[in-house]
Amino acid sequence: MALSASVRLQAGYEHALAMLQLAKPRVVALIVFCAVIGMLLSQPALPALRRLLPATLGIALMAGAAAMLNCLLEHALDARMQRTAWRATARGSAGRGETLLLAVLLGGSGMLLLWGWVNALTAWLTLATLLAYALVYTLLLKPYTPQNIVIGGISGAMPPLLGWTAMTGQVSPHALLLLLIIYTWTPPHFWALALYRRADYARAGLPMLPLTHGQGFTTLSILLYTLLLTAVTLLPVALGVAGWLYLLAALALDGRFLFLAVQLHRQYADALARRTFSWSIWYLTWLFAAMLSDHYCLLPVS
Ligand code: HEM
Ligand SMILES: CC(C)=CCC/C(C)=C/CC/C(C)=C/COP(=O)(O)OP(=O)(O)O
Repeated sequence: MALSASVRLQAGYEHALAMLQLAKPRVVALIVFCAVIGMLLSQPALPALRRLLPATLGIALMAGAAAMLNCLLEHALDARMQRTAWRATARGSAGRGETLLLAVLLGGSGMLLLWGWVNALTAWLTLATLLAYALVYTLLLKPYTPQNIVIGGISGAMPPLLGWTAMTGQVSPHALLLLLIIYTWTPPHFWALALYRRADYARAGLPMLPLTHGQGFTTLSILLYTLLLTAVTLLPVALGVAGWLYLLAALALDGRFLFLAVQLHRQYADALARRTFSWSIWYLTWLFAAMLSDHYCLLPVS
């Protein structure tokens, strides 16, 4: 009797963990990190916790709900790809009703938090971001065009702007600059993965750039977007909103990204594409961390 109770408890715990994985916690962690940096950059001093906490939790809950809806809507495609076949929605261990209910609960509580404790503008913009990713990107872009992430990337790029509006109640050019950085970062981030996972995407019948336009065109596109990203990441210095600390970090991070992109284009190997994808994640983390450090000890580049 006691044994069966503990087995049931263990199974319940494993199921809860599998449901949590549907919220793509690692991706959401970086999304929330960028949103929090947007919040901190919008103020000269540390914002009050009573504003920072509901904003952070609200954005995290809605991003998790968006990811969960994506897993629900793509369960059949995910089942065909090695990388995603383990997801509870793909395996069938998560019921559709259960997943939808959880996504609505998470998204609904996030919306309530933002609406009640932050501001209406942030609540609406976060809802629009959720719908843009979960519906427009997942259903209308991803299955039909290799430019899916170039258009859909806008939703992934929104978090720092959401953080900014959460603290200020308005959109500012500085916040749009942060959005532009993630927006130009997204194609190299995703296409590097799409290259070494192209067999997966072929099995799922998704029109990703390496399949529709080939490896050479994709690596060239990665290189061009990385060059564009380098230019965009130098804009905060040119516009006087970031100083020496950020400039040095951006040059070092961009340098490594460009080095990998050039190597990838000249001598393609799956291992190099994997390294480029992995670097893209470290790149964004360090770039935003550098922006924040620079904000608190601004040494202007005059
Ligand atoms: C539409 C835009 C985006 C697309 C299509 C995309 C695509 C992907 C894919 C397919 C993976 C899965 C890799 C795997 O399973 O091994 C991934 C991983 C990841 N992405 Fe993105 N991504 C996008 C935007 C973003 C944004 C905006 C962020 C954060 C600001 C982000 C952060 C991450 C992180 C941290 C991982 C690693 C997750 C892990 O290790 O489990 N991505 N991305
Ligand atoms: C604040 C807020 C509401 C944000 C929502 C935006 C959001 C969750 C963006 C995530 C980007 C992402 C994981 C794309 C991969 O999707 P994919 O479907 O191509 O990846 P997959 O094949 O792993 O499912």
